[in-house]
Amino acid sequence: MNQSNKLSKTMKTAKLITFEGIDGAGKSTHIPFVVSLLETAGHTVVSTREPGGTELGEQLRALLLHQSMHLETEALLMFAARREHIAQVIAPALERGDWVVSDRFTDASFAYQGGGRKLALAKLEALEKWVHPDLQPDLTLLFDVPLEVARSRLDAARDPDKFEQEKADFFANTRAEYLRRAAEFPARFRVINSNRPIEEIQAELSGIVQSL
Ligand SMILES: Nc1ncnc2c1ncn2[C@@H]1O[C@H](COP(=O)(O)OP(=O)(O)O)[C@@H](O)[C@H]1O
Ligand SMILES: Cc1cn([C@H]2C[C@H](O)[C@@H](COP(=O)(O)OP(=O)(O)O)O2)c(=O)[nH]c1=O
Repeated sequence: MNQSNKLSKTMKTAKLITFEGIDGAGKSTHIPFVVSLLETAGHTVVSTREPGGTELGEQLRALLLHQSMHLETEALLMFAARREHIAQVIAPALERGDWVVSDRFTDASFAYQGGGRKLALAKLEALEKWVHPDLQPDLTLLFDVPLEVARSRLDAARDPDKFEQEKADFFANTRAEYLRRAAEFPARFRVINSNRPIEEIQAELSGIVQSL
């Protein structure tokens, strides 16, 4: 949690860490590793994901990943799932003093719906202000790879969902918006070069987690 005078003392010690990147960048591969580092350091960790993380959110995820819909419907459902996720999972965990690791959060809406699909960023900013005016990640790990590397990893790994079937220019715009946000919010973003052996990435992640 960042600076909100409404936050309790416990909440200030707990942290929200988000993982971001285009599909196939490798972020999900590293979540269990970071969670175990945090647990070894003595934290209780809630590991969750978006869209999803709640019963309702997982139902919305199934729609979002497989059903075509109007761009604004997609953005609204992402934030509806997020509202539920914050109410049921993220805020209570931080309130207890637990750390939260989320596989994607609002930066993904800016990158995919804003960058990829070209929804006006002002609309996403309005939704962000509505849904979580006082909450921002403490740390956002952005896993960055060239598009062709991400694509070849995906092709080898799984059947594509709705987003993963998008063309190269969609992911070029998604990646560009992620990198633009990383430059806009340098205090919380760390850009990880994910086009390296997993062990090298883990060594960098260990250093980052230690510095928390
Ligand atoms: N650094 C890496 N080098 C090679 N392959 C990787 C690397 N990181 C992840 N992968 C592989 O790429 C695929 C996609 O990784 P995943 O973590 O699911 O990506 P994301 O969650 O970013 O979509 C998986 O098969 C994974 O094993
Ligand atoms: C959270 C979020 C995700 N997404 C997209 C990005 C991904 O393509 C997709 C699902 O997330 P992802 O974490 O990539 O799931 P998986 O690795 O299991 O495929 O949802 C958005 O478009 N906007 C959002 O706000």
